[in-house]
Amino acid sequence: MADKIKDAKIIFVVGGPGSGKGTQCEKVVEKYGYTHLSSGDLLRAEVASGSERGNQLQAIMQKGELVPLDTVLDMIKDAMIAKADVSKGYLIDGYPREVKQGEEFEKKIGAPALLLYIDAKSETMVQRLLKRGQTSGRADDNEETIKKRLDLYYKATEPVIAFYESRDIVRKIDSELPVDEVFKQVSQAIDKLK
Ligand SMILES: Nc1ncnc2c1ncn2[C@H]1C[C@H](O)[C@@H](COP(=O)(O)OP(=O)(O)O)O1
Ligand SMILES: [Mg+2]
Repeated sequence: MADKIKDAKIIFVVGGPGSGKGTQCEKVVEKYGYTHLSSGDLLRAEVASGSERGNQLQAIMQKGELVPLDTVLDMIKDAMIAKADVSKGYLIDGYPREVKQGEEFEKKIGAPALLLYIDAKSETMVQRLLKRGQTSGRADDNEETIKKRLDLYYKATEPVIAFYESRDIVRKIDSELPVDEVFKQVSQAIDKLK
């Protein structure tokens, strides 16, 4: 099954909450025809669909527990296979959240060709999330939850970047700049892949 996606380029998009991952991924989809898979969006969509898996996820989330690693990974893999015939590549946005998730992804799916490290200051991320929260309808875009998400990002996700730096596939993107300036850097990194 995973053979189908073996030849497609896989890009991990890593950065703090509100750093601009989703914004940049949308632009990459437009310009390069990559498939954008946001693990958070996949989870929220599954819950909203009312499927059996969605109901299980909701039950876990309602208890305040973490969604099991395998569940998120299976959802990403299913979504990748569903797009295998039309996809030039995949943007994996918001995953891996921790080094272990990266290792499991590689075992079950494949190795990333590039890691885009979308870097913004924590004050910038907080400001952007509070602004997004005014319209996003996301339950986690509030001040208290934002702080927890940032703490978790620095503790669990930043080590992911160090882990892949040793392989020389990390490109650090300055996401303090306006969206189009950020996208120029992203484009340069992707163009080098060919
Ligand atoms: N370079 C930039 N300059 C200003 N605002 C930006 C920006 N990139 C993203 N934003 C805005 C759009 C959103 O309202 C908010 C969070 O962006 P996002 O793409 O949803 O982040 P993420 O997916 O990393 O959580 O910040
Ligand atoms: Mg996002």
